[in-house]
Amino acid sequence: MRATLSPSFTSSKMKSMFVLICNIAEIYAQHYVNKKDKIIEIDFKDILARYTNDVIANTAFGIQVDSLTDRENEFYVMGRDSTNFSKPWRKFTIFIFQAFPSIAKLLGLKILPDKVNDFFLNLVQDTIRMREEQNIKRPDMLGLLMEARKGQGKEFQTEKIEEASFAAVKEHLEENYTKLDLTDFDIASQVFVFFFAGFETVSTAMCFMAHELAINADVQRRLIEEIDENKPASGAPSYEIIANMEYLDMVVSETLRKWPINIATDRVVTKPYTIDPELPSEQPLHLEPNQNVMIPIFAIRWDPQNYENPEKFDPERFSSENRKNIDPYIYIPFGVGPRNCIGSRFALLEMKAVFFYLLSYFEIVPVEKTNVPIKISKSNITLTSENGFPLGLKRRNQ
Ligand code: HEM
Repeated sequence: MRATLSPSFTSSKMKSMFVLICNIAEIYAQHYVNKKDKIIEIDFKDILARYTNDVIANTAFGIQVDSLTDRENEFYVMGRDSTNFSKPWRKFTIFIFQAFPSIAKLLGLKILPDKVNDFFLNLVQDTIRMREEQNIKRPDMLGLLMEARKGQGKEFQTEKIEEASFAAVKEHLEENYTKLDLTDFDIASQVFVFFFAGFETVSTAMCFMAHELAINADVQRRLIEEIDENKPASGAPSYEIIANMEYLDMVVSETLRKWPINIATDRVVTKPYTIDPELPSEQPLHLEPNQNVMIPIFAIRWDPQNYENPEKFDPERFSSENRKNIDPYIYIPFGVGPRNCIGSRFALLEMKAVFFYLLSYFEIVPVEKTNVPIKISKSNITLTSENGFPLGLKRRNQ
């Protein structure tokens, strides 16, 4: 399945999806351009969650929603519910799935309520039926999976990926593409994986970036300069323009370094292995098959042995001179190896597009309610702030 989904994120697919993403980013920026307030105070978590929602609806499910104006549209409400990880029962079931997967299966535990499952399944089934009847082909993830079950879509497999961001992980595309025996339910589940894996992660990462820009005025100023230098005289920026903006890439890379939304990842041991001690005080660590090994991404990033002054937001760590000194196993914003994040390129473009548009018109500024330093939520299983991300948008040149 993974080999079949990976072509969603090759350069040509990304370029088609980038056009869809830019349209949405522009709508969001324009929405605030029309407001009269000198400083527009907003919870960035709210607007960036809506933006991420609309991007996924469009590029994964192939439907258009405008969650800024139609604030309680069903797609947004269902999506918000499915990715709310602060509910105690949900946290508990996720823990059981992770720690004791066979018990979770035996008990028939479900992470999501039936009404959410049914909503997304019906939506996908209806869209598939409509596309089949009207012979519609669209460059989104649903379209790709529909092609995969007909044994089409393999041509994307051989396409080379142009790496447009330092943080993007390597993808292995050349093997194992197969015609998949997919039911509508399988397709709905896969499209939903994109929602589940890509909603909270991207929207929260963008919130942290907005917060860092607000409190690091010099970084924001330099980024705005780069945006102004690259802004086309008319129309949307091209994929290539965004991909070649070095400082934007440095700021995004540092955001993902300082604020790893997935604070840890894990692997199951498949064969016995011993980690030898490095210090005289340490013992060898024997790993046995089926044991679960946690990789503490957050702790690795905030360890001063790995990053000098780790609490400092410093995009210079990722300048072209400095990035070659970064050990990829200490950075791992999207994990590592054959089970790394499938959506890294997509996430990076989504982040870059919205900041390109917002900072074309506004500066992001701290407001009275902005927490400095951020208070990290203790009740969420992913990294986020306790009190949202209250910040201001101030029209530039005022
Ligand atoms: C800033 C945003 C994101 C971050 C920080 C992030 C981070 C991660 C990390 C750390 C992993 C675990 C990798 C490993 O253990 O090696 C992962 C897995 C995954 N991510 Fe992301 N992710 C992001 C956005 C997305 C998006 C937008 C999508 C889909 C469109 C996505 C889909 C997935 C999937 C499907 C997996 C599981 C891969 C597998 O098990 O084969 N992620 N992500």
